[in-house]
Amino acid sequence: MNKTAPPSTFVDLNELQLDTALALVGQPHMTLPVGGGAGTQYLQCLIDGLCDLSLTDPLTGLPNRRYMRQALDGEIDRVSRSGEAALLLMLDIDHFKRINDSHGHHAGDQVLQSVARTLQSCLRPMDTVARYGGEEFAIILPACQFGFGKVVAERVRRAIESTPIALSPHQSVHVTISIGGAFTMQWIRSTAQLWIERADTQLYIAKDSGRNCVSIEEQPDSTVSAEEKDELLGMLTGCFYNDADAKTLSPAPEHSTGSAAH
Ligand SMILES: Nc1nc2c(ncn2[C@@H]2O[C@H](COP(=O)(O)OP(=O)(O)OP(=O)(O)O)[C@@H](O)[C@H]2O)c(=O)[nH]1
Repeated sequence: MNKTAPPSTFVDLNELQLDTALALVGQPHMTLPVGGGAGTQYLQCLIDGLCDLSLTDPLTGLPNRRYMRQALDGEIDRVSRSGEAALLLMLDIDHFKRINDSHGHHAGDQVLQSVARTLQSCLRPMDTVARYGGEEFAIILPACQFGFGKVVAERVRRAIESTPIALSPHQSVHVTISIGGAFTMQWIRSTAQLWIERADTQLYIAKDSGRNCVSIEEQPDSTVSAEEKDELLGMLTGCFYNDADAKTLSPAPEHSTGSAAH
């Protein structure tokens, strides 16, 4: 389908391509293939299809970087409300350029597709695997305990290392990945950008350490103990109840939970 001749007939939405969808939407007086409610439904499906396309990496079928940014924002929101830890892993295939150089670009694509499948197969349904760009992937693991981060990342690393990738009936290759990880800052509103940068820093450390290994950031010192939470909540409650006209705040107690209240 070329861009200058927009399609005028019904397009199978399972076959929808970005160019086709844009051409359809771009028609000034677009006549829908079916009338009435069915027409509206078709238009809605078209819009949904476009949204899917804009959030999906065409090579691997994984969510793309744009989707991941949205998912990260959502996760930061959830963690800042619940205080539950979440882990972001950034993964990069080691020496991927050599695959392209020695086996060709098509083989490189096959490797990316295989890595995507392996990543999906070794994670929970609630986790998000995305292709972040080139040969870099990202995994968001909600509700992941601090002590468990390294275990999960190692499991992922081993899964990739041990999975042969068939390039043809007679030839297969193995690849390895380096992984960097960072947990969300609990009880602190952060940004997706900062979270990615922290995980990326760990990825560089893993690459520098010889590749095919994992580096997870030390647990950030932002956790709030049960006692601190009680004090914090008590302090806030005291403020509102002690201050009848709600114009001045009570002084903070000497054992202030400054770090927790950021
Ligand atoms: N086949 C294929 N190659 C890609 C794609 N996207 C990026 N690349 C290639 O990925 C390679 C990345 O190479 P580098 O950034 O040097 O990284 P590397 O060789 O993996 O080395 P390290 O990351 O340092 O271990 C480049 O050759 C890109 O052309 C793609 O969609 N398909």
